[in-house]
Amino acid sequence: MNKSIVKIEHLSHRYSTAWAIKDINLDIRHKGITGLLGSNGAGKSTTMNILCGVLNQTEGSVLIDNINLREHPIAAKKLIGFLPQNAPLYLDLTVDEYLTHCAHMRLIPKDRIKAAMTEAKERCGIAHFSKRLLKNLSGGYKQRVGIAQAIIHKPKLVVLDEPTNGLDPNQIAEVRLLIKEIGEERSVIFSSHILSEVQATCDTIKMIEQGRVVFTGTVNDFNNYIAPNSMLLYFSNAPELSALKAIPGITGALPTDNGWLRLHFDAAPEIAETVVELSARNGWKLREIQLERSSLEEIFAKLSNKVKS
Ligand SMILES: Nc1ncnc2c1ncn2[C@@H]1O[C@H](COP(=O)(O)OP(=O)(O)OP(=O)(O)O)[C@@H](O)[C@H]1O
Repeated sequence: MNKSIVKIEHLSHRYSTAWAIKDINLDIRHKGITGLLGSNGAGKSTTMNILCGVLNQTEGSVLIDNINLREHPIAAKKLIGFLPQNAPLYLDLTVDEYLTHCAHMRLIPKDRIKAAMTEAKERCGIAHFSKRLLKNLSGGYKQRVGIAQAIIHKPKLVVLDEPTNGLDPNQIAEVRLLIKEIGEERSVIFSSHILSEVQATCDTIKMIEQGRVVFTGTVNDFNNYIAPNSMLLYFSNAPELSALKAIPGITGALPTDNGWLRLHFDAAPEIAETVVELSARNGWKLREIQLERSSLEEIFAKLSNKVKS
């Protein structure tokens, strides 16, 4: 039995002659939050639109909970809630009118609609705006209504295309929290080109660049994608640089402006343990040690360049 809520195999799409995505393979679990990361134009929206049955792929297949989306679109789409990049809101409707319309579209039985709306509104913190026209809501609240329509039928999978785009920092924090709550009981996929966003919200990262998957793994795997090759040390009784350079695996030692020493190494990061041991043995009085990790931007740039090289 396939444990994935989404299984994408050899997915490719071209709008005209150029391929927007090429041979994408993804597996997404039943619970948790997956971040689809990628620069502008990388292919995130194309992938999401195909995944939600809005766009027919040129090649490849999409299974939603083992149901082939192309062969059984209605059954598969019942399992999905989708907030596209531009929320599909009717601005002249009130929140209640709009969500009632969405509930009908989602074929929720008439006697269940009120309860479904109440639950979705409470979840998204918009119950107090039930009678407000959508055009009179702030950007953050419009986005919450967009998320409410995506969860009103309690789908197993919620797909959100750049849900925090255009929001102010407070609204971003609120929407992130909401996404986290939704991800506790179902699978959420959301796209973003903002690294810190994906980092703060997701368990798993899938990164697409130029239509290809260049990374898949946990947030931790992403942060450690480039192994560190330098460390900063502060000694009270610093040794001669030559003593440090003589340690096997150390390729360089340089003082920094603020009294620290930077060691470069080509060995495993565990080389730090050797330095600590030598310091204790030789009375160098090591007070602090820090491995220097690559910034997220450096990792992003390295992964972006992977498809270009
Ligand atoms: N309707 C379309 N017709 C032709 N080309 C398109 C169309 N939609 C997207 N593309 C192209 O397909 C590629 C992938 O676009 P897509 O919108 O999927 O990327 P994205 O990662 O979502 O980008 P963004 O973050 O800017 O929304 C881009 O080169 C884009 O120009």
